[in-house]
Amino acid sequence: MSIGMYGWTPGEMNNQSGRSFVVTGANSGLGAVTARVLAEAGASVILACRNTDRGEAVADRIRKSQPEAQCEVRSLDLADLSSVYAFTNECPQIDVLINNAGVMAVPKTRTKDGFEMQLGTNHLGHFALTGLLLDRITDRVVTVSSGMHLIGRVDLKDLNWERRKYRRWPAYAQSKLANLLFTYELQRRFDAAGSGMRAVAAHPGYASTGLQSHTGTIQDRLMRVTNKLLAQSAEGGALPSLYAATAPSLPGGSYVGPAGRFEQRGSPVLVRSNKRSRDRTLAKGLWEESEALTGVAYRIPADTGSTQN
Ligand SMILES: NC(=O)c1ccc[n+]([C@@H]2O[C@H](COP(=O)([O-])OP(=O)(O)OC[C@H]3O[C@@H](n4cnc5c(N)ncnc54)[C@H](O)[C@@H]3O)[C@@H](O)[C@H]2O)c1
Repeated sequence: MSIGMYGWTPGEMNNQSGRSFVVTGANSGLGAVTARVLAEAGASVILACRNTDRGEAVADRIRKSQPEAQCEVRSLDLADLSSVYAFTNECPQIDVLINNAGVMAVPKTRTKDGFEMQLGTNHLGHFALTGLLLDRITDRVVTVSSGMHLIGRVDLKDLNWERRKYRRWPAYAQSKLANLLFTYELQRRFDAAGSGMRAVAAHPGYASTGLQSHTGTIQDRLMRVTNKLLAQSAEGGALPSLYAATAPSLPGGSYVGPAGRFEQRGSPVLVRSNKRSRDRTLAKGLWEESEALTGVAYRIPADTGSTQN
């Protein structure tokens, strides 16, 4: 594994025995690496996967490298709220939820509940999942955003691209900006409720994964070439998520990304997101719309202490 070349390594992570995690989208890419590294560090990990066969293949590989690993695959389709409900109904108490799953720049399609696919999967599915699990999370919620939030605009009057002409990259950017608005608003709500919980965000920089292979358009084929030339491995890309999920004294509301700004890789450090992501009015509006669209009303538990390890 090539992780050692990136500075901070999971070897510096505290032993995660006794800690439990849910990782969404753990059947490939960054999520599969995140689940594996956490399980190797002794954590108990639920791989929340739309494709459970692929999830089982990842879990088998983890068990092969670490026979004592505690990992379990459960079905979760973020593009279907009934699946989110079914998952949360069966989910035990956990320390950390990692909202990692995502789709990027897909053609215009809708989730089972009629949401635009990228907003529906990347933001609304995770919004519902987090809200329904909140009273069973003891430490923190990590949400994976992207440098693409920089070009994102959240249109509260047309979140689901019903009035605007659909454009797949702006739709991805909107969903990734929503991930950050959600994280910062969740932290404000934790603070207001006197909760010790933390909401943090991470972005991987640029990593070669299955994310860039959706439609077979020229753009996607070009990305396959740039992946080979410029992207880091999924191991490198998972470092910010791993750090965000395990660093004991990481403050709530943090955004973690790779140190190298230009080369989009390197040791995980605190990074700044743009001004729009910190717009409190926009965040509140998105929160209210998200509650209305998903039907999930948040109740922030006041007294959950953060279980630092
Ligand atoms: N790879 C990069 O360069 C990069 C850059 C910035 C941000 N990200 C973010 O990293 C995260 C992980 O992406 P990745 O690069 O590992 O790509 P990936 O395609 O390998 O992984 C995405 C995962 O999400 C899962 N997923 C998609 N739709 C789902 C649904 N409806 N329900 C449940 N799971 C679903 C997929 O099955 C897959 O396991 C995403 O949130 C992505 O936006 C990646």
